[in-house]
This record gives sequence, C-alpha cells and structure tokens, in this order.
Amino acid sequence: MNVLDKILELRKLINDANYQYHTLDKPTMSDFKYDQLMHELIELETQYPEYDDEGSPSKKVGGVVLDGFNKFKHTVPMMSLGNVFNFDELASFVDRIEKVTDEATFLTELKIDGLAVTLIYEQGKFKKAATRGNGQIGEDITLNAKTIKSLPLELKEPIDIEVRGEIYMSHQAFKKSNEERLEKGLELFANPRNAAAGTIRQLDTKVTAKRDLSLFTYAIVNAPSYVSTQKEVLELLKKLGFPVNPNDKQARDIHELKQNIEIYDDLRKTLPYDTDGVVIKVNELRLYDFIGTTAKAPKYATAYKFEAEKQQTTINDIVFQVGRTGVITPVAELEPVFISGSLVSRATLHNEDYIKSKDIRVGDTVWVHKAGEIIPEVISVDLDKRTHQQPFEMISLCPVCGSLLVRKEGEADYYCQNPECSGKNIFALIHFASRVAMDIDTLGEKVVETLHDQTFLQTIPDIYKLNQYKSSIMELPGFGDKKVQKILDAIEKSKQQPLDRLLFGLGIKHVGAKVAKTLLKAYPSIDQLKQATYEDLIQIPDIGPEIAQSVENYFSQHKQLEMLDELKSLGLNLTYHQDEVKPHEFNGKIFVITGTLQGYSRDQASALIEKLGGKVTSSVSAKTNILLAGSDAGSKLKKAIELGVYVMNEEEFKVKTDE
Ligand SMILES: NC(=O)c1ccc[n+]([C@@H]2O[C@H](COP(=O)([O-])OP(=O)(O)OC[C@H]3O[C@@H](n4cnc5c(N)ncnc54)[C@H](O)[C@@H]3O)[C@@H](O)[C@H]2O)c1
Ligand SMILES: [Zn+2]
Repeated sequence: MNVLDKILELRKLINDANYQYHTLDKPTMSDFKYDQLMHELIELETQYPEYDDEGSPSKKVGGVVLDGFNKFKHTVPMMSLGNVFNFDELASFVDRIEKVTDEATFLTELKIDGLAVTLIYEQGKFKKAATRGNGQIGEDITLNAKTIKSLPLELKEPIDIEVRGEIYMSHQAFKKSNEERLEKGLELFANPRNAAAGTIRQLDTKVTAKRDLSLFTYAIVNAPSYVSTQKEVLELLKKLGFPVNPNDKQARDIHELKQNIEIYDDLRKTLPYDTDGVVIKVNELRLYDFIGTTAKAPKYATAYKFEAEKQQTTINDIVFQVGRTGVITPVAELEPVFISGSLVSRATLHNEDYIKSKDIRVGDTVWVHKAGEIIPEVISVDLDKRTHQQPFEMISLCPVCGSLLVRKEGEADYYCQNPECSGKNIFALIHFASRVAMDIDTLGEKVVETLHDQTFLQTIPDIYKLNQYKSSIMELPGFGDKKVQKILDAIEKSKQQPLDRLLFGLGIKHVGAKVAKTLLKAYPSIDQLKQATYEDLIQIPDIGPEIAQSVENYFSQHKQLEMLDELKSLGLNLTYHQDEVKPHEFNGKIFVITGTLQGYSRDQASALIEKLGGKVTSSVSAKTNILLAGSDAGSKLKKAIELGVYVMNEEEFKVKTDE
C-alpha cells in the first residue's frame, strides 16, 4: 500500500470510530487502539506534509451535534487535548515547553473519563449548559444538566462566569443503570463514559434525572485577572461552590511529574469513577497565549494516558464456543489471575487469524488485559517462556453438534451452519431454567442471552459451572455482586428440584411436564429410564409410539448420556421420589379468568381449575390468588397488577394443568 492510501485508510477508520463513539455512544474499538491509529496518522502527516489536509480527523475535535437538541455556539472554542503514552513522550512535551519559556511549572489533575461540558452563570445563577460538539458548536443540554445533583444552581457570589468541566457517571450509578437496562431488555452501555454521554444527550429529561450523573469542574473561561495560576482556578471554583476533584498536585519538572503519575496510577484503582489518565497543565496562566495552541488542542497541556493493566498467566486450554449466529469463538482457559480488581480465568482469542498472528499456543505464558477495561483479552505471548508447546490448530467440526464448520469468503470467523445446532440455540437453556422446568427464576432470558454471548454459558451443565467464573461475571455491565450471588444461589437450589422437572427441562420432543411424571412413575431414575427400550416404554399407560420413539432416541445418543453423567457429577438430583405426591398447586386457590384464551373456552378452563381443587370467581379483589389472563385482557388485568395478584398466562396454565 502506498503512503497516501495508508493515510486515507487511517482517516476513514478514525472517522468511522469517531461516529460510533461520539454520535452513537457505542465504541467499536478500544481507546488504546484508537489512540494508536491517531498517532500513526499524525506521524505520517508530519512526515509527508504534501498529504496534509485541513479536513483530517487529526485536525478536528471529534464530536457532532445531534438532532433534537438546540445548537449552541461556544464563545471560546472547546478543545481536545494532545496525549502521551510513556515517560519519553512526556519528556518531549516538557522539552517543547522549556524551549519557549523557562518560567513554567505544572499542575497535574486526574483525567476524568466522561464528557466535556461548558456551564454559563449570570449573576451567580445557572443559565445554560452545552456539550463540546465539534468544538465550535455544541448541543444545548441545559434541562438535562439541571438534574445533576452536584451542579450548583446558584453560586456563592453573584458573578457572571463560564466554567468547563466533565460530566461523568460513578461506578455505582453505572451498574444500576445497566441493571435496569438488562431488566428492560435494552442494549447495555459499554462503559461509564458512554453511559454518561448517552444519558446527558437524552431527549427525555426524566430519564436523565433517574440515572444520577455527577460533575467535576476544572476550568474558567477568561478567568478574572486576579487569578494567575491553574491552582488558583481550582480554588476559586471550589469557593464559588463548584465540585472540584481534590487530587490535583503541583510539579516543577519531569521528575516530579513522573512521581505524581505513579501515585495517580495506584490511586485511580481505588476511585469510585473511571479516569483514563492524568492531565498535565502549565500552571501559570499568563504563559498560555505565549505557548499557544494548535487547531485542535492547547500546547500548554497534555494528557498522559494510563496503560490498561496487564498481567502474565498461562493458558491451560483453548476451548471453542458457538455464538447465536453460529460463529465459533476460541476462548483461552487461563490459570486464574487478578487484573484491574477481579479474578480472570478465561479470555477471548477472537478467531483463528488472531491466534495465528500472535502464535498463541496451549501451555504458553501470555499477557492478558481487559479490553475497554471490561472484556479480558490475550494480547501477546512471552516467547522466552515457551518450551515445547504445539502450534494451534483450528477445529473443523462444531464443538456442540459436530457438523462441518465453514469459513466464509473474506471473513476471519468460522460458522456452524447447522440450523438445529443446540449451541446456537439458547432456547434450550431458557426452557431448562424457566419457571415451568427447573424454576431458576433469576436466570431469565436476558441473563441467559448475555452469559451466552460472553461465552460463559453454552450447554445445560455450564449453568452449574457458572460459579467458577463468578468474579468475571461480576465485571460484566449490569451484573452487580448481589445480582450474581442471587443467580448462583438459585442455581444451587435448583439442584434439588424433583426429577420430573429436570426431565421436562431437557426439552425431549413430546415430553411435556405430565409425560415426564408418567415416565418416572414407571422408571424412577435416569439410570433406569435410559435402559428402557421402545418396547418397554410403549407398555406404560398413556405413552404412545411417538413418545416412546422420541425417548429411546434421546437416550441412545452418546452426547446426551455424557451430559446427564455430567449433571450427576455436578450434584443434580437424578432420582424420582414419587411418594412426595403433593396436592396440586391450584388446590384451594381463588382464580379469576379474563381476556381471550386460545386453547380453552371459559367453561373448559373453569372446569379444569375446579377439578384440581381451585375456585373460580368473577371479580378481582384482594382475596384473588391467580388471574388467568388471555389476550386483550383489560381492566381486570390492571386491577390485578395494582393489587399484586399473580398473573398467569395461558402457556403456564397449560403446563400446570397438564401435570
Ligand atoms: N474507542 C473509540 O472508538 C474512540 C473514538 C473516538 C475517541 N475515543 C477516545 O476519545 C479520545 C479523544 O477524545 P477527545 O478529543 O475528547 O480527547 P480526550 O478525551 O483524550 O481529552 C480531552 C478531554 O479531556 C477531558 N478532561 C477530563 N478531565 C480533565 C481535566 N482535569 N482537565 C481538562 N480536561 C479534562 C475534557 O472533556 C476534554 O475535552 C481518544 O483519545 C480516545 O480515548 C475513542
Ligand atoms: Zn453446531
């Protein structure tokens, strides 16, 4: 590729990433990767000035203005910051300043990972807030900003002032909003920064208010003349009643800067909010005009970006997961290691090309980090520690269903194309965990989906191995400590469910809740049932040829027998205790029926309920136990919900009356 093509390609990659990050609040690459691309671009543009271009993303602030918000023209442009990634680059920054002046000292502040805001006050009263946008024009977010509790609506002094700061979301608020999104089936925010950006640019102010954003301020536009340093800027902000991060430090030279950065790198791991670096600013404001700015960023300040924490460990095994689209993802099983505060025991290897390009092998010692600070990823192999590990070989058959894998033209991924493959199919897992089967109520559809997508959950036995990945799961957005513990407790409890529920949960064709019981009355353990032949089964009253055939088929498959053995060794109950026949759960319950049922007339449904010992009444009251609701249910449903009466749908009714 020639240089111009390379430059054009980098510009396109960066522009696309900007759009995903700034406009959609949904980044598609890590910040680290983005910064690398940007550095590469700037390097090439400096080396080949003939290809330099005013429109290059290296010359512009990355944001845009969303429709739905009023545009706000900044009085003084809101700029970006240059960045450095190591002490050498930091030393060059300091050198450049010392070339123009020998009077500069520095102030360091934590770089809060949120989004920039400008705040305008008149006579000490809050008037307007706006985002940075493209630096010249931002979005007017005044109403949403008012919902931020730490934003002062009235200052301690009645002055006219414009200040700048960062709106961010604390870890706690982030977990809470993602938990809510998970429950509502909404896509999760990737990280607190994107959650903050998505929240402040919400058209519905009520939603913004609920999500609990926070603020730190760090600059005054055209500071009054009696303020002469950045340190004094922060002090004035505090005095006026603005929230200011307390961790600023002074530094006289590169040595003190390094010391400060090392302190921050430890400190940041203990903070209840995300930081992505340290901002280093010349402390003396009078030097700013003199040192100057570029088109995009001031030259008197820069950001030292923290490296994502990485650790060494070994790869015990490489396993393969089937995604919902059939995509095959290789995953490294790791010797557990602590990274950024949690124990990591598996990490994605993406695909065959990724593994081969880094020559990753089972048994290797590798470096692991958390991409985007969330998802563990193997970054490189420590070749000095390699002994005689065998080169990696991609599998050719689906690890779940055994069908031939296909690599599509021009793609790095392999796919299982078997439409019946249970690896793709999370319905089997959802059914197994559902109320009518094993009743693991905290393992609902959305949770199963997320755990499957994150490769923790593939087969039924995986449910009972989730506790091994507890700390990794707790790191997932939306999975707080308490929530994960609840899920694991419910899973543990389900091991004691009666065997008929488990048999029904396996999803064997034609084996509903009632058939499961009938089968187990004749063969009261899995060990006995799996020995039964077609001829044996067909002898059981109520078991027809279709059921008998399906059951025999199921238990003749090696894979299923292995799975059942695994469930046994994981401690599940595989014996049926028939004497525990309890009265039907409808016994003594007061029902109301509403809406249109598909499979029953009202009379049929009432008769069934009464046969099982329940009673049917006509209006919903506090005494009602269960509302059986068909489609188009109206006021009775509303009342039942208000009174907290249990609402049963037709599907559950069918299963329960089938028992
Ligand atoms: N992952 C992606 O796809 C992707 C895409 C675009 C941008 N990005 C990220 O955004 C960065 C570029 O965005 P940028 O131009 O806003 O630069 P930046 O976020 O690196 O730095 C500038 C910003 O820092 C913030 N800041 C926080 N604390 C501060 C403090 N104490 N003092 C001063 N400023 C402070 C301000 O909001 C300021 O606008 C990239 O380096 C990358 O990390 C990522
Ligand atoms: Zn398959």
